[in-house]
Amino acid sequence: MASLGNSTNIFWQECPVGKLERQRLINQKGCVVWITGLSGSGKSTLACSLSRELHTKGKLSYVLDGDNLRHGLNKDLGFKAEDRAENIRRVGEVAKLFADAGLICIASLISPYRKDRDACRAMLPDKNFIEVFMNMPLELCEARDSKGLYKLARAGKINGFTGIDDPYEPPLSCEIEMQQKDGVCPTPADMAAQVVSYLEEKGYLHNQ
Ligand SMILES: Nc1ncnc2c1ncn2[C@@H]1O[C@H](COP(=O)(O)OS(=O)(=O)O)[C@@H](OP(=O)(O)O)[C@H]1O
Ligand SMILES: Nc1ncnc2c1ncn2[C@@H]1O[C@H](COP(=O)(O)OP(=O)(O)O)[C@@H](O)[C@H]1O
Repeated sequence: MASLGNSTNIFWQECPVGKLERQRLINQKGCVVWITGLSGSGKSTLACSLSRELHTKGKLSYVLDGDNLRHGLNKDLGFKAEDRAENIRRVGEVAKLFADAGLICIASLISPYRKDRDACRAMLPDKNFIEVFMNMPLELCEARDSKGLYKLARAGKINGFTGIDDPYEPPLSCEIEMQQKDGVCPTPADMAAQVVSYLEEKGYLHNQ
């Protein structure tokens, strides 16, 4: 039974085809890989590389990218804390549906607030929420500045930019952490391989 919101007189409808049957059909287990980190930390790059790697292995995945969803589902939302919270909540709900469909759902959003990410984790049954922290220094993200947004934020032309004049709360405990080693960032392929190994080890890539 799903929890009720503001609506009344609504009823949960069970469908005879369930998650276990769908998972058996595609020989994998649904879950959410939630990638969090600063703008420019490599979230989208990892999401795409991971999705490609899974596809090559014959596993179905789908990427929910914060930037992309803000063009549609979340186009009414801005970047103040309440809007970010609603953004994360909606994407969490959509990710939960994809996981229930049996897919490996890769959500890639800054998701700066711990409580918003933890609320998404709490939505997922059976620990099927795998948090990946892109722990890259602000200096690296800012040096990349692939969209020129840090430059605008430093010039005061964007207010409330994460890492500059808006907070980012790193996870206290996450399943996977990506970091530079000796000042070198792992390649996207290496990072994707690390996530794939985790999924293998935890049994998400098979249905036994
Ligand atoms: N003020 C501010 N702060 C942070 N980011 C900003 C801002 N304004 C625009 N952008 C662009 O929006 C992208 C982040 O969207 P998200 O939905 O992932 O953000 S959040 O999770 O709701 O915080 C982010 O994309 P990424 O660079 O891929 O992270 C930016 O391109
Ligand atoms: N592992 C990496 N090694 C080198 N460059 C990277 C890596 N990951 C991402 N980049 C580059 O950094 C920039 C930002 O990456 P992106 O995936 O868009 O970050 P985010 O989605 O977190 O904003 C892009 O130009 C991308 O090519």
